[in-house]
Amino acid sequence: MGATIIDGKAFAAKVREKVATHVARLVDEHGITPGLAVVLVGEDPASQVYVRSKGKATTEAGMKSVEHRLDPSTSEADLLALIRDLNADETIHGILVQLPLPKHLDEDLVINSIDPAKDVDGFHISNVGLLGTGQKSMVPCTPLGCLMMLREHLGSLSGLNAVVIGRSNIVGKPMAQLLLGDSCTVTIAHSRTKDLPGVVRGADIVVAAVGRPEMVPGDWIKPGATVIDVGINRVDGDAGKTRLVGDCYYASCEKVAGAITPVPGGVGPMTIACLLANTVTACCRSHGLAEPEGLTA
Ligand SMILES: NC(=O)C1=CN([C@@H]2O[C@H](COP(=O)(O)OP(=O)(O)OC[C@H]3O[C@@H](n4cnc5c(N)ncnc54)[C@H](OP(=O)(O)O)[C@@H]3O)[C@@H](O)[C@H]2O)C=CC1
Ligand SMILES: Nc1nc(=O)c2c([nH]1)NC[C@@H]1CN(c3ccc(C(=O)N[C@@H](CCC(=O)O)C(=O)O)cc3)C=[N+]21
Repeated sequence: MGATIIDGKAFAAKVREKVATHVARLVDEHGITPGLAVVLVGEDPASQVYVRSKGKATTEAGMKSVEHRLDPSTSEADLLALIRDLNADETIHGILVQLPLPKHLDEDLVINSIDPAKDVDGFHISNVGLLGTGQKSMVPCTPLGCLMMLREHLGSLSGLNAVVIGRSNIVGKPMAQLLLGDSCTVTIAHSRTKDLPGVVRGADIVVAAVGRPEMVPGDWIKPGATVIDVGINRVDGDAGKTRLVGDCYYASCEKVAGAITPVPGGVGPMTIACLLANTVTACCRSHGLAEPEGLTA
């Protein structure tokens, strides 16, 4: 018997519907339209596609979408000046600076110059600290989407063994914090982990965020475990085309796992839905209004 497929695309559509309903209420009852600004420096084609789909999802939810595409040679001072303007702009409630930035720009400095209340990625040191101490914060979109799918599928996560493979600031570490917040026993694995297969075999929940195509095979997975595959890797496919694969080897993991997210159609669409959710949440908080339910951690 194969695993239950956790349909991230369908779940994301539900989240986006909830967001749209809340946006309509903000517009009708308060005359407020939540606004999201996305800043893209450089012209990485994959990033451009991603920025476009975010813009489309934002407008479809009834929100204002603003895109700033800057030349790859943009100076740090110019980028910081733009962020200062967006911080001061009352029509903008969320700011996302697409990562990675070109090498000449200091990523930490740029991210930490965003008003933490508008930091819908949850990457600002204030939000990282708030999350780490269990206080209300903006929660990074990808881990938030993973948490929502896990809760939906498993109900309570309390007491489960969770292994997060990857320790990046944008996925691995915040994911581990969220799982800890839901009372999992959390292990964070990375490139120096000894006996990764053995570590993963003990997990009721596996979150793979590595960036190595199909690295996790089915024989690492404990029978019945829930597998969340964050990886988005473009590899060569048939007839000179490329295709997307995750960090898990889907064909073999699917045979052993209790449930698994596909790539594409799993974590990716939830990331975008959570970005919209965070923008509405930020908007409500900034106006002292009630937040939408079920859209935060
Ligand atoms: N679906 C979505 O919405 C999103 C998907 N992604 C995707 O998720 C993946 C991870 O992204 P991100 O966190 O930014 O990646 P990073 O490259 O920042 O981090 C990768 C992590 O994987 C670890 N790692 C590398 N090789 C191994 C190995 N052989 N065994 C165990 N651990 C290893 C690294 O360990 P070490 O620290 O020791 O180097 C590092 O901690 C990528 O495929 C990315 O495209 C990312 C963001 C959003
Ligand atoms: N500041 C910042 N915040 C981010 O959240 C951020 C970022 N920078 N830089 C890049 C990564 C990557 N990321 C993705 C989100 C959705 C899909 C997504 O929707 N993927 C579709 C497939 C899309 C396709 O076909 O190419 C899917 O998985 O089904 C992919 C990747 C967010 N990131």
